[in-house]
Amino acid sequence: MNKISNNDFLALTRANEYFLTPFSIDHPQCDIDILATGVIYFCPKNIIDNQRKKAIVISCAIHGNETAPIEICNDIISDLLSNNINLQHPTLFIFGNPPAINIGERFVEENLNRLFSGMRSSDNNDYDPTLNKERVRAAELEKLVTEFYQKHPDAERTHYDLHTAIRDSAHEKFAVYPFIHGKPWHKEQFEIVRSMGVTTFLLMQKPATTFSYYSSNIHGAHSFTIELGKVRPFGENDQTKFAASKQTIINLISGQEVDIHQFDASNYQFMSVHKEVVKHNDSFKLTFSDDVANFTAFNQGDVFAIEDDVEIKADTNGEAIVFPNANVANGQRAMLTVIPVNIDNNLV
Ligand SMILES: O=C(O)CCC(=O)N[C@@H](CCC(=O)O)C(=O)O
Ligand SMILES: [Zn+2]
Repeated sequence: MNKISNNDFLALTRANEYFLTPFSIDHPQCDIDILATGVIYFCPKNIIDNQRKKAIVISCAIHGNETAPIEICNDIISDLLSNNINLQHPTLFIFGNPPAINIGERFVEENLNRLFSGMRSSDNNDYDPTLNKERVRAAELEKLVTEFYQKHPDAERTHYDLHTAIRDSAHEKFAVYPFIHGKPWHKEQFEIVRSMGVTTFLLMQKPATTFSYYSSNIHGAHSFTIELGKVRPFGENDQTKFAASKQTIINLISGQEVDIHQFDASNYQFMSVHKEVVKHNDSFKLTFSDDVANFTAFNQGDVFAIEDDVEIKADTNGEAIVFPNANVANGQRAMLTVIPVNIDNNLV
């Protein structure tokens, strides 16, 4: 019989940063399989027949230095292993980038959250999936997520990819709703994410190479990138700020539903992505300092960034910045700008 020492899956993951031989754990209520390093699958032995079936993916540490979500997931995994949570839905927990956790950095060689589907699609012939370990890991995670959803073909698919942001934010918590190709946005999902303490949503307008777009687009999952606060080292996260998010995840996996009738658009800030600013070369620079927070609004004509002496300006009053970062690799997104949007006519 295999066990995880102290029910500490994070410690096991960190001690085996690139590889762990799969194994199973005996448990009175659940089937538990460690599928790869950082990836653990729980399935209730008895799924109640009349219960709505969901297959839930909870991922974190796609960026290694975003520690608060890692602590949340490790606590929940520990409670599941010690049979303190009454699991009702098959759930896959993922620590995305263990080597990056170990060095306390966003990534080792390449940003893992730019390596999903699009980067590997047939129209990207230059993509070498073996170039570095992050590319190999992206492919491994895609395979494990695919197998997980296939194991539960009649379940509703969901994926909550938990992050923390580099900058302060005018909205401390916020979520990215990946591009859903004109399909309606889901009130119930908004309510689930709101119960995590998130009321601000960025509605993406085009495909991306992120994990959440991958599970949304390839697997039809209700999928979100969720920013729960600011990046801090292990031990420096104020747990009270994450209590609602953690409790929501516990409620989700233990079958407690949100009340969709509570949905009221006035509880939310919906933002549409207006610009995706891509850095093309090393001349790219932002015009504002590192302490300017996400969602700071600019006025029409204000300059956000300069590249090759070309100014990138706000088109409209109130255009706000999200994820500005001049240190990204050339060819990658260096900033989004967002504007408020009304989505009443495309909701279910
Ligand atoms: O604070 C930042 O600049 C980045 C925080 C972060 O990692 N955000 C995700 C968002 C992914 C998405 O667009 O769905 C990322 O940049 O990968
Ligand atoms: Zn992140």
